[in-house]
Parts: sequence; structure tokens; C-alpha cells
Amino acid sequence: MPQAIVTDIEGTTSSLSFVHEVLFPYAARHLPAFVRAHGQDLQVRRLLEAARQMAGGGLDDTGLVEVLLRWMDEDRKVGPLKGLQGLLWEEGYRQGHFQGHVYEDAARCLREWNARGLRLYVYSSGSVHAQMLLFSHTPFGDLTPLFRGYFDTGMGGKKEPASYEGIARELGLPGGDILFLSDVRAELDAAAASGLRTCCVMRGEGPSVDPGPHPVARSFDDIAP
Ligand SMILES: CSCCC(=O)C(=O)COP(=O)(O)O
Ligand SMILES: [Mg+2]
Repeated sequence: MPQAIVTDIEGTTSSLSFVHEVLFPYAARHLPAFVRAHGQDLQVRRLLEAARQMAGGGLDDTGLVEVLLRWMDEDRKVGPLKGLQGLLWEEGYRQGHFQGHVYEDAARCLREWNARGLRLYVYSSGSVHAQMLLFSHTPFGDLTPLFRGYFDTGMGGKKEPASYEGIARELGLPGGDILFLSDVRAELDAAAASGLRTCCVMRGEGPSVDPGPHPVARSFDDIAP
């Protein structure tokens, strides 16, 4: 029996289409005006500076916005972009433009597992702020009290075994006591390489994935932790 479950978001608790057809376009639409309005706010300025460095420096804000929009198109999982997206989505959630999509089975099972004493965590490329926004604005209410912690790219890339070693260290558990849920084979391979248990969540949305050696669940109801 695992003592902790670490879950991915996109394709696992939540639909790919919500992230790619609602969240990403919303962020792209609002980025230029957001940078004009908030570019001097400390938090935004730091994220913009970090993005500018990554882009090689020397860009003005207009050029930087173009680069950030291209990174969004390419689905780059880089910290400054993910940080800015979280800040952009905050307004969308607050104004009720969208709710955080969570599959019904995921919300129900996460509640059951938490009630049974399993420790629940999130690991997503979206910033911790973005993760908490999504889970606090769902049709099933605020799910954030179910989670003991959140990890983002600050822990490292999701396809890097070292990231899962870091998570296990933070949780104070051996890898074998942690179950990692994801829809992406390379993330599962990296987690397994660090000794975590794994489950490939295949919801039938998007291209089919070869799960390799990882057990498969079609929904959270198929997972029996
Ligand atoms: C935190 S919700 C938005 C998810 C996101 O920005 C993203 O890039 C999806 O990453 P994941 O690691 O959940 O596949
Ligand atoms: Mg995913």
C-alpha cells in the first residue's frame, strides 16, 4: 500500500482540452495587456526578467511578449512562462470566465483517499499558484484541502528522475511508498527510475500512449491504492 499519491494534472486529474483550449488561449489573449498593466509589479518584473535572460537578453517588452507567445504555442514548460500564466489565470478564475476542470472520478477518489489517510500531492509543470487556483475553483468545490503539498518545475523537470528523488526526500518516504499518476510515459519512466510506483492514466483523450511496463487506469476508479 502506498502512503502517498503524487498526481499530475493535465491528462490525469483534468482534461487536456481544458488546458489547451481554455487556459492556454486565455493566457495568450491577455498577456500583452497584462504586461503593459503589471510589467512594473515586482513579481511580474522578476518573471519577465527571468524570461528575458532565458531568451538570450536584449529584448524590449514587445519582443519579449512575442517570445512568450511562441513558447506558449510550443508548450514550453519553463518556470517564468508558467509563473506568468498562473498570474494571468488568476483573473480568469476570479471573474468566473472558467472553472478548473477536474474529472468527477478524480475529485471523488481524491476525497476518498484523503479520508483514508493517504497523503496527496500534486506535481505539475503549471506553477504551484496555478495548481492551487485550478483545484480551488472546481465544479466540485475547493479541493485544495485534500492536498498536503504541491510541486512544480522548481523541483525540476517531470521527465528527470532527480525530480522524483527530490519529491521523495521532501515527503520523507522511500520511493516504494509513493504512487505517481500521469498520462505521460516519459514522466512515469523517470518516476519509476527513482523507485516510485507508477500508474499510467489513459483517459482516451488525445493520442494513445504506449504505457510500457506501467499499470494502466482508464479513470481513478481503476486505481486501488
Ligand atoms: C496547473 S494547471 C495548468 C497546467 C499547465 O500549465 C501545464 O503545463 C500542464 O502541465 P502538466 O505537468 O500538468 O502536464
Ligand atoms: Mg499530464
